[in-house]
Amino acid sequence: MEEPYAKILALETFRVEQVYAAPKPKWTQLSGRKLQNWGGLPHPKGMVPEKLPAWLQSYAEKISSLGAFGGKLANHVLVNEYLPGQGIMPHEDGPLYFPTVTTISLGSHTLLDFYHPVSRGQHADSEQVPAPQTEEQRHFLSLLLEPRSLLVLQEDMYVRYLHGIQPTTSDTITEKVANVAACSTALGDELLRGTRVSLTIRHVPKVLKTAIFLGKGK
Ligand SMILES: O=C(O)CCC(=O)C(=O)O
Ligand SMILES: [Fe+2]
Repeated sequence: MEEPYAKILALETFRVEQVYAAPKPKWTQLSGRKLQNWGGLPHPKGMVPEKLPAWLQSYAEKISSLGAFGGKLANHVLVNEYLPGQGIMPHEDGPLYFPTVTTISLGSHTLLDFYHPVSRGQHADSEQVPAPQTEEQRHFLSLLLEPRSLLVLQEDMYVRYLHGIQPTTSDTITEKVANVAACSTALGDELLRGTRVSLTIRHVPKVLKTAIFLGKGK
């Protein structure tokens, strides 16, 4: 298998308490989990940008300075809170954020699972039309995201595969976990999930000028 383009870096000091302590949190609810949207609402026609709060701006700048966004500055952050047993369905991040997604994990670890898309690829060497694939059959790789890690996801891992998080309360480290050697865990370990807060930090290239919509005064 080709090596997926996923880099994981460590952040020494960032703790989940800093997210909860941030002023003016605007939590909303989606499929059970809580989330905060910062930077504006991404839209195919363009995002009306909103200034990031200073504590998020500093991380956006740090990650951007690693070159994660090809010299551009991250302008959008999604904060997700997952209680044990909560996850996110397999999905693609789509064109609005292409070509890079970066994620800081705080609090609990999680397993980020990668899936072949339903319709193509996974049975290229079979003469038969494959039977409908179960989610488990399409799941080919996971990454263990440890607290205070930064995941940088690009290329095939962004455009070809789906990613998701199982709604479970514990994770078993199997041979599908591709980065186990770089983690403080071993094959066969079972890790109990706690509450995880993730910050998905991205660059939305299509941005509109606020003045068009807001007009003057008031
Ligand atoms: O919480 C995570 O690590 C994944 C979040 C995610 O996939 C998304 O917001 O698109
Ligand atoms: Fe995603």
